[in-house]
Amino acid sequence: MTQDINAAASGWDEARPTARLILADGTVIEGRGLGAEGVAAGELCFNTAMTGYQEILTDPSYAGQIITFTFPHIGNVGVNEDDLETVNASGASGVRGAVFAADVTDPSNWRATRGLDAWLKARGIVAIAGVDTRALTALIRDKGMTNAVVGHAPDGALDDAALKAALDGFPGLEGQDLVPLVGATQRYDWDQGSWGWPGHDAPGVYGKRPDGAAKRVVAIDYGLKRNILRLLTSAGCEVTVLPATATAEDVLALDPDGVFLSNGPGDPAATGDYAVPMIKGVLEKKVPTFGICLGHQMLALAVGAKTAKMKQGHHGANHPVKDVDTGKVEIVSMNHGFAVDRDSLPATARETHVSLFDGSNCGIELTDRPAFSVQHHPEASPGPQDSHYLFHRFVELMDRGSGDAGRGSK
Ligand SMILES: NC(=O)CC[C@H](N)C(=O)O
Repeated sequence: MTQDINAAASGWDEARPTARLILADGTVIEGRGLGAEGVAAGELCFNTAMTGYQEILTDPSYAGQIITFTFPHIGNVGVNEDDLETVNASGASGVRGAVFAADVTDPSNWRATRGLDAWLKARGIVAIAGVDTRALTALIRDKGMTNAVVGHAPDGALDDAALKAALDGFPGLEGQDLVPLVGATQRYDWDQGSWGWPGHDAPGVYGKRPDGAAKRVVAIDYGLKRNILRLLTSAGCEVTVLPATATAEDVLALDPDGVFLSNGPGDPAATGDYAVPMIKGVLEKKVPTFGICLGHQMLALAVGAKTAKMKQGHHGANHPVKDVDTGKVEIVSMNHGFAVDRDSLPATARETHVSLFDGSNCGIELTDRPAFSVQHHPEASPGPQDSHYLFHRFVELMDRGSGDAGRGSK
């Protein structure tokens, strides 16, 4: 049955839909197609951020997903070369599709180099506009993230059999290791710092690593975002990125002051084959370690904890998270569909951060090793900068060197 989840003011021709979104429960939503033509199946999630659609669409953690934007006007500021989060040159983030409320109009912004429609097309992202994304989000809220398929045919010739076959063929994210789709395949070095504003009408400039002794950091790429690398650099780190398949020996051969475990897509429990032994090897040597999102989940798995699929997950840029040590609440960027089960944490790991939306675990620290990690995205991009302090906490941990187990052990 076709549901009336269509935005009235979107301007598409209801008699001639050029895109169709079908959910696993059979719900059919029609609209105007944009971006890539064809069919794409994935897990449908919603993101509540009001800005930063380009960073969201290039965040490799979204591989295998179709993103519903709850903010109604997406595309107004176009896209540019600075707001890419994907590190790999192709810009392929693995995002399958996008769902918008209002039609995407021509960009109006001094930074824009291209319109969103053409950019989505170039990246193979199939999109649909004219959807009541509030109603769709309420549906996902009630039923949980669901598998879905989106099809776009400019002539309106949408092939329901092909859509259904793609939907049936999509295995879902649970049990999926998607890191090989988006992670680096080769070692590389990174030395670009944070982007800054020189003035409202001049191009932005990237910072440099501050003068002084640099910390040598090996970053493991499960689907890294550029702003993580930039903030590590700006915090004084000399960063070498290694592929996710790097072994503990590969990492330790570079004699790092610290190891960073990145964000990334898919099910953490399915990513363990190569990741967990590497992390265990690094922890054994007491090398200071910091993890973000998938990196947080992998650190937890490496010490014997468990992760579980969430119902709607957390995808937005205004989530309140409490640092349980300081009592401070930080407003953070979130993007995850799995979470660490706090009850499964070993005695040597303590919870440091908690989501104030649903009480789920958002951070841990090991008490016998110099290692900590957070579920949220302190690099934001998009999002608030409240959690940038964590990059400095990592540097402080490296300053103390191996063997110091962090704040919780003192
Ligand atoms: N942003 C991330 O690193 C996401 C981690 C993991 N893929 C999840 O969905 O929970």
